Amino acid sequence: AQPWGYAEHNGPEKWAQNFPIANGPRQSPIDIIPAKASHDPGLKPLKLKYDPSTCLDILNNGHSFQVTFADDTNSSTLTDGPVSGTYRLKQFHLHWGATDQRGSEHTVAGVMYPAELHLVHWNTKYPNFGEAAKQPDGLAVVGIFLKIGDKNPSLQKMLDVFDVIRAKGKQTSFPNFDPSTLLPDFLDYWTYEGSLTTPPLLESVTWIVCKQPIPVSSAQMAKFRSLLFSAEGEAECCMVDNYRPPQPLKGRSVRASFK
Ligand SMILES: NS(=O)(=O)c1ccc(C(=O)NCc2c(F)c(F)c(F)c(F)c2F)cc1
Ligand SMILES: [Zn+2]
Repeated sequence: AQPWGYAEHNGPEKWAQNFPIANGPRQSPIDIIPAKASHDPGLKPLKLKYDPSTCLDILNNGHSFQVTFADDTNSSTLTDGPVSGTYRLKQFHLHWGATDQRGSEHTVAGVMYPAELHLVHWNTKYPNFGEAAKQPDGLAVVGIFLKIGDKNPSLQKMLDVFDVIRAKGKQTSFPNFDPSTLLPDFLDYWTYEGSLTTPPLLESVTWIVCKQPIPVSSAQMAKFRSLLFSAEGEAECCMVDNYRPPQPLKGRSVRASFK
């Protein structure tokens, strides 16, 4: 089967051919309509505890760049918020557009941001990420919108190694990066039950989408677009528009942690 991607021939409109769950009841992303989200006073503040020493490497996996963490201990975790138990940070990655007018996966009352960061965590009640990914409460992903503004020194640390991971399959060590430097000042969030936004589109994700975006400069966005979907030796194909559009809500409720 042809591998999935974001092009006309293998993009989001074609994924259902190999992954029928693409038309399932709890697919992601969605359009978040703030007026329709219900404030849940029972929701706790998000508790994110990240240890930079667990940061391992940065990889171009042909769909995005991904920063991967050692997840053999509870050094970098998500607790509280909408979840019970302890979820371990596995990786974070980004989705972005070909222009500053698009690129995020979730939208807010139809508004697209130029990019969206995903911090991926798995429930430690399961033995590992792969097993957790098959469970309805297995994963928790924190989504953070990027908005054009000041240059972001934390994002710059990744951009500074992009020339080494320009092609699909390239990776390099990326020690001591602190992902808490990527978090907005306030962790107000919307939450709903959803899925992975790329194949295999497993319906195992508790989504936690932060209301407050973080800044990125237009020049930095341009540099994200210099990565390639293609491997060395293949026809060069710029990594842009690596986002899935919003999917039907199908009766799900979206809760807000704030009034
Ligand atoms: N955009 S997002 O919703 O935040 C998202 C997060 C993680 C993954 C992922 O890990 N894929 C590979 C992958 C799987 F999809 C598995 F189901 C699995 F078991 C793996 F081990 C694995 F690496 C895909 C999408
Ligand atoms: Zn993602």
